[in-house]
Amino acid sequence: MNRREPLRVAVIGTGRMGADHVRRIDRVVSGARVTAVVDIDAERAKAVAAGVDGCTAHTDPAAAMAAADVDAVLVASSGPAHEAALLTAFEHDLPVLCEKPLTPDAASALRVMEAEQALGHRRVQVGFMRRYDTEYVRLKSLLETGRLGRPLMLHNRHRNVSSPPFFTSAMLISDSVAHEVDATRWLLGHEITAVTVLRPTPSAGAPEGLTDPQFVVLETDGGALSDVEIFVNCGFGYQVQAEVVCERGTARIGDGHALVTHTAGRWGGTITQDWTERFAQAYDDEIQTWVDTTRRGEITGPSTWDGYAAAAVCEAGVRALEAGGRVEVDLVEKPALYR
Ligand SMILES: NC(=O)C1=CN([C@@H]2O[C@H](COP(=O)(O)OP(=O)(O)OC[C@H]3O[C@@H](n4cnc5c(N)ncnc54)[C@H](O)[C@@H]3O)[C@@H](O)[C@H]2O)C=CC1
Ligand SMILES: O=C1[C@@H](O)[C@H](O)[C@@H](O)[C@H](O)[C@H]1O
Repeated sequence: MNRREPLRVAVIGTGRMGADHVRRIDRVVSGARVTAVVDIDAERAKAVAAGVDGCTAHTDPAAAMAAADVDAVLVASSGPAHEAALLTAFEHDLPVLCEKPLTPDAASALRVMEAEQALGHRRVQVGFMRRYDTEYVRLKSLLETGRLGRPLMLHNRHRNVSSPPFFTSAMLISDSVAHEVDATRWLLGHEITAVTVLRPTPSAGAPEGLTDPQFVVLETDGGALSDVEIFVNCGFGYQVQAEVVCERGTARIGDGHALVTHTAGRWGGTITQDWTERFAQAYDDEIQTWVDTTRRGEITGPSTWDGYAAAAVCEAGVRALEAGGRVEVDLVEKPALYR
């Protein structure tokens, strides 16, 4: 594809992320417009479509993707619905931006990866938006200069104000730590080989029965360790921090010190409250990049392989959480399409 006209996008799933991406494509990003939205909740789809000129509402993803006025698909339905949407997009050879997770488990991610290989070319960019966050990008660029030497350890903190009612102890890993799994692989350029999950006494602020917080240790094939404090009911803010410790220095992001105020006897700032606020710039750049590359006929960014690797690591993490101990990650050989 080499489109001079705006890219015509179908957005599948009009919940929190889908509706925000529709707004972004409609009002923030250039070179694209939303021509169709899909949700199994017909009223939700209609409400979102009503706010966008020339946008139709559907309840069936396949019907929307078959429409003549769709060039590309943004999948923002719930994780278990991603596989079907991706396979349908492949049937029409449509490029896809798929929110994380690619799929919720390694077996389904592998099926998607095999289907994409059968097409013979990449079609998917996975929504690991931290790769577009200015601070993460600067950290990665610094590591690539080699000035700090070899990375030895990566310390991550990932805190949410509160978890939704449907959140399970496994989801702290599969839904939340999935981001640190990708960030670790991307920043260090290593694959993750084993996962251990430690469980402090749950916070009194966590819902009954939820193992929150958790402390996850990821081992890599480059000999580094990456640890993640995941705490999804911290109560005070949305914080994502990362500090890399190298042989000749350290570097840290996510302190949120952009604006510091000094008032009578105090100094301080504000803490972001959720991901749409903390990562607004990253989502904007992620979607703009996807639109620009797709219009040029290119696919860049986190690949189906990255989505599969994250799913396999998270699956090992959930086993480590549930059974205890250290669980090794079993990855298939990386296919040529993703090398
Ligand atoms: N990159 C990031 O930071 C974030 C990514 N996400 C991801 O975005 C996706 C959506 O999450 P949310 O918007 O928070 O969830 P949500 O629950 O608010 O929205 C999901 C929507 O998908 C619809 N849906 C479910 N099955 C469908 C199907 N088969 N076809 C069409 N629509 C269907 C639901 O009716 C709902 O409206 C998930 O994959 C989630 O992991 C969510 C939050 C942040
Ligand atoms: O992807 C996300 C959510 O699904 C997840 O539940 C949150 O913990 C993450 O911070 C957010 O970025």
